[in-house]
This record gives sequence, C-alpha cells and structure tokens, in this order.
Amino acid sequence: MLNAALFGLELPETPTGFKLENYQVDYATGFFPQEPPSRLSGQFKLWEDALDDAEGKLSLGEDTRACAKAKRPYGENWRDRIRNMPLLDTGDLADEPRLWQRAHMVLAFLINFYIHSQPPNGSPTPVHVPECLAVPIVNVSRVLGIAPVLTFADTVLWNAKPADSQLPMSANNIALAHTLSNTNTERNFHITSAKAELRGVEILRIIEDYAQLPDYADIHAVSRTAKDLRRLATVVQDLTDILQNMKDTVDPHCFYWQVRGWFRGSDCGTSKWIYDGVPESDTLDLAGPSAGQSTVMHAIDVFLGVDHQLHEKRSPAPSEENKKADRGFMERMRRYMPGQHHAYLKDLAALPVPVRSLAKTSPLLRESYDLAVLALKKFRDAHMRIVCLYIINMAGTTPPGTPEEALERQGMQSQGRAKGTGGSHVASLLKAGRDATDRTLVVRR
Ligand code: HEM
Repeated sequence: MLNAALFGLELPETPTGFKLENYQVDYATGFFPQEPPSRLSGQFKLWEDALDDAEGKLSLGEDTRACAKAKRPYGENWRDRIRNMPLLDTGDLADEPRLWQRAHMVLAFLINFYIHSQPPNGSPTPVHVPECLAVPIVNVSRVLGIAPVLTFADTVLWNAKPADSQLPMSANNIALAHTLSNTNTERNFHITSAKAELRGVEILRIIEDYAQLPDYADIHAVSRTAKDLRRLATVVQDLTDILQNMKDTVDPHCFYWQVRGWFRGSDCGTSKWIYDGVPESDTLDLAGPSAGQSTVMHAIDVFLGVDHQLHEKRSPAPSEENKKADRGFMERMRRYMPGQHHAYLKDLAALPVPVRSLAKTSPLLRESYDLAVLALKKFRDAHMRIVCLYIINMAGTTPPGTPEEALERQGMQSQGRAKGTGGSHVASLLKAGRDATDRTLVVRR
C-alpha cells in the first residue's frame, strides 16, 4: 500500500458529489442533451416560422455577388416582419429545459440572421436588435445561465441530431438542424466540433472516475490513474485527428468568405450591438460562437491543470508576447456555456487533489501525466495550423465572385472589419494557450 506520506502530500477526503449527472451531463452523450430540443409550438411557433423563412433565403449582407444581392429585397421584408413581431412572454414557455434550450437557439439564430443579412453601410453606428428578439433571449438566457447570444451550445450541442433518428448519435450518424449560410462547409464545420465533443465524453468519464477514487494515494488508485491518463492522451490524439480531418470536408475559402461572417458577435464588426428594451445592454456578453466555449475542451485543461491566466510560477517563464495575450479569454468563454456546465468546471477545479500535484510527486504517474499534456499541446499546435489555413491565409485571398464583385467586397474589408478575422490578436492568443499547455509538463525535456 502506498500512502499519502510517500507523496509528501496532505491528502484531504475524496469528494463524493462530483458526478456527471449532477450537472446535466449524460454518460453517453456528454454535454449534448439526451434528445435534441424539439420545436416550439403555440405562440412561439412565430419564432420557428421566422427561422424557416430565413434559412437559405437570406444572404450575408457583406456578400457582393449578384446571387447574394438578388436576395436583399427578400431580406428587407423579412427584417421588417421581425421588427413587427409581438414581444412574447417567455414565462409562458413550459417548465421544460429542452424548450428553453430550443428558444435560446432559435432566437440566437434569428438575431444573427437579422444583423448579418443587413448590407454594411460603412458607418460605425450601433446596430439594433429589435425588442421582440432581445428581451426574450435575455430572459431565456438568465434561466439557462448562458450568454444571450449565439453560442457553441446553439450551433453544436442543441443543433446536432442523429442523421438516422432510429440510431443513437455517433461520429458516423450526425446531422445538423440549422445553419446560417446554408453551405455544406458550415454543416461540416459544426459536425467536426460535434464529433470532437462526442469523442470527448470518454474524458468526462475518466475525470469522474478520478474524482470518485476512495484514496488517491492507494497503489491501485495510482496505477489506475496512470492507465487512465494514457487513455486520456489517446482520446486527445483522436480529437487532433478529428480536427485535422476537417480539411477533407470544410473548404477554407468558403469558410472564410461565406460562413464566418454570419458568426460574428458584437465584439468583431465595426458596429456594436444594442439590445432594444434591455437596460444596460452594453454590459451583455455578446461575442461570437467558438469551440473555445466547449466544456469538454475546458475540462481537459482544468483536469490537467493548465494555467492560462499565468497565476502560477512555472517554467519556462512566459514570453513577453504570452504576457500581452488575452489571458482572460478561456475564463470569459465559460460565460457562454450553459450554467450547469460552467458549474461542472468550477467544481472540477476545486477537486481536493489535482492530478498534477500527484504527478509531480509520484514517479508512477509522471510519464503518463506528461503524455496527456503533450497530446494536448499537439492538439493546440494542430489547431494553430488550422486557424492559419482557415483564417490567416484566407484573409489574403480574393473574395468570391466576378473581379468587380470581389473588388467591392475588398473595399468593405478594408473599412475595419479585421478584428477576429485573422492577424496577430488570434495568433498570440492561441500561442499563449499552447505555451501555457507546454508549461504544464512536470518533467522538462
Ligand atoms: C475551421 C476550423 C476552426 C477555426 C478556423 C477555428 C478558429 C478558432 C479561433 C479564431 C479561436 C480563437 C478565439 C475565438 O475567436 O474564438 C479558436 C479557439 C479555440 N478553438 Fe478553434 N477553430 C476551428 C476548429 C476548432 C475545432 C474543431 C475545435 C475543437 C475540436 C476547436 C477548439 C478550439 C478551442 C478549445 C479554442 C480556445 C483556445 C484554445 O484552447 O487554444 N477549434 N478557434
């Protein structure tokens, strides 16, 4: 028997409460609901109808191709219809989490359709989200504990469903209910995230098993943890493969010019968003969706003890660029997760014996722990290459359409839509995350 003294650690009691089911997390589907949220009915069908009338029929406002411009009059009518919709009382939604999730998703899609189908007018004046969308999404978001804007939960967790409804959702059986751009590139982009999310469920189970260990320092527990850390490394390697394989189905040029514009939040364009009818709407969290909001990805970081905020003294010391990067990004992204999932991360961070502390003192764990950290660092290296391919490189390409159409679009791009569309901000953020992961290793090579 090993005991705490061998580790040089004071080991507190193991918690009993850290179970996935306490956080609305399913053992098979993870952060996906067991069943996809069902369509809203009654008076809320109005929102569903508006969504049906938007998909595939509206064009991205900044798209200057003739085929996109031909859709603009329809877009004007659609937005006019939205402005004239009644303000519905979300208190009338039945007390059923799936309906609230569906309401959030439908409203968030409507908001992005409403904002981004408007041709940019080149002025930095704020854009207004009508009260009939703004007020209900804020109310629904308060119940769900999530930001009142399109999030990873809307585009992936509540949007994915089994392609064959007779079979459970799996890597080979995923379809999407909704897209903004109506392109296969967008579908496959979200399906890639959904596949990673599903593969990540095994990691959630590994973490739960660790949290449930009756005695972290017992020899059997240590050898089990070592084995599980190796398993975790393999799953993270699979996530990297899923990420890299997206090159086969997600077209970079289409992604950059036809898809990404639909996702922008209030932090990216030239104009801030105002939520009409919502007091102090400038204090709301209104960034665009990102896989940086995936609770699975955060769970890996928290479990392994990656220090994104540079709170701890680790080697090698952070570079000047690391220090200047947005250290609060990952923490902020948690506000874009459903409240229960956010709570899961908070409790995970409070486990009495972080696996990194054990690995530092136990030669039995060190190698397998570092293997898991290295796998995560490789994931972040691969992710940086993906971002280079899909954003940084594409920023220098010619927009789609005839030379005249492309020129018109390029003119718009140069009017200051650059933040979040590539360049140094994103690169230094991702590099800082990769370097923080590297600093998590317990043995410096
Ligand atoms: C075309 C594919 C992708 C692009 C262009 C892309 C782009 C980005 C960008 C620009 C960020 C920086 C912050 C932000 O703006 O949200 C980010 C963050 C992040 N992305 Fe992606 N992403 C892609 C696919 C994925 C996939 C499939 C995953 C997960 C399997 C993923 C996981 C993450 C994570 C975890 C972060 C937070 C930062 C970090 O942990 O390093 N991304 N992504």
